[in-house]
Amino acid sequence: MPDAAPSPAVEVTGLVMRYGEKTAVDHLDLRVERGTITAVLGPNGAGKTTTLETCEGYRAPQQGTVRVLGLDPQRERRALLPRIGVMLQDGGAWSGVRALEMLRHVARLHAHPLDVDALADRLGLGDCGRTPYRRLSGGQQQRLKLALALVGRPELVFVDEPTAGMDPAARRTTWELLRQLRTDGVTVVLTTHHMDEAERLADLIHIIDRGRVIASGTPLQLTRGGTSTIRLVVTKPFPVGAPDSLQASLGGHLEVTTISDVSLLITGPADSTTLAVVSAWCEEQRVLPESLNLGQRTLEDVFLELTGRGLA
Ligand SMILES: Nc1ncnc2c1ncn2[C@@H]1O[C@H](COP(=O)(O)OP(=O)(O)OP(=O)(O)O)[C@@H](O)[C@H]1O
Repeated sequence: MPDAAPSPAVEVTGLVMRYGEKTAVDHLDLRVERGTITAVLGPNGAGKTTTLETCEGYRAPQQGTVRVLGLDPQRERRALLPRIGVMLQDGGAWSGVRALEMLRHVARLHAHPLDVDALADRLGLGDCGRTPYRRLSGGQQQRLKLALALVGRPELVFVDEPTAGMDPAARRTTWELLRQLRTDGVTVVLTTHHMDEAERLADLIHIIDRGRVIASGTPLQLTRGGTSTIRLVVTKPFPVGAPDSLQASLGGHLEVTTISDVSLLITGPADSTTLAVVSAWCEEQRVLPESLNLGQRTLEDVFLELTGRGLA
């Protein structure tokens, strides 16, 4: 008989988490397949950190179930911990310890750690190995936190905004490292506010807003394979009824979304004729375009359409 399919790396079902009156996570379902890079995106306060902290075993689910590598992160924490790596956003408790000492210490806690020097070199930490954590630059601290999450050879790693504060070269190295992990069969769960990072790295993206997953798919599925968009930004607020009037001028095959009182997004099969229609409409409405751009629909556009808010 064939082996039963392995459980997903992460399976969250009907998770509810509240802080007092505030519902941070609202019946959230989320599944991460093994061996993938999965990005969890959402505006500030969407519930990403709360969800991931529950998967990491730092918080008990108030309602619903969470399974990580088939285990309950609360009841089976001891079995799970050596198999996962967690890159947290803050690492203040370590402030006086030198970078390499810290890495060696964490390596010793694991049965089969990676080679510390090779990992430090790979992440460009060789030169600052003797520097105390608090004296490292923001980007160096990020690299060290990533190294700490990886040194125990986890099967699954949670990385929270891994490239925040990194310079472009360090970002690229980090992306390569995360791709290499996937090649080695490691599952990566990533949160990021950088859309290009999610688009380049992730096999699957889950967009969370107000404690729920509101869209899931590959980057291509979410951007509908490069549908066009036009972004219109004007110098003063649109007159009342402007989106409806523009929609009428454009016809039903294009969709007008209000981003702010000076900014609209037009999605669909847009081309240079569409630009001419928008431009003529601006003249008719006596609004002056500050910018009018035709481009491919990006994840950020998807985000704005879905949440009406930016990502940062
Ligand atoms: N310890 C806490 N006490 C009270 N409210 C909290 C606490 N932690 C989070 N919240 C609230 O729960 C909601 C979800 O927060 P969470 O940190 O999970 O969001 P997030 O998506 O990770 O946001 P960000 O992108 O800003 O990190 C927010 O409204 C936040 O203010």
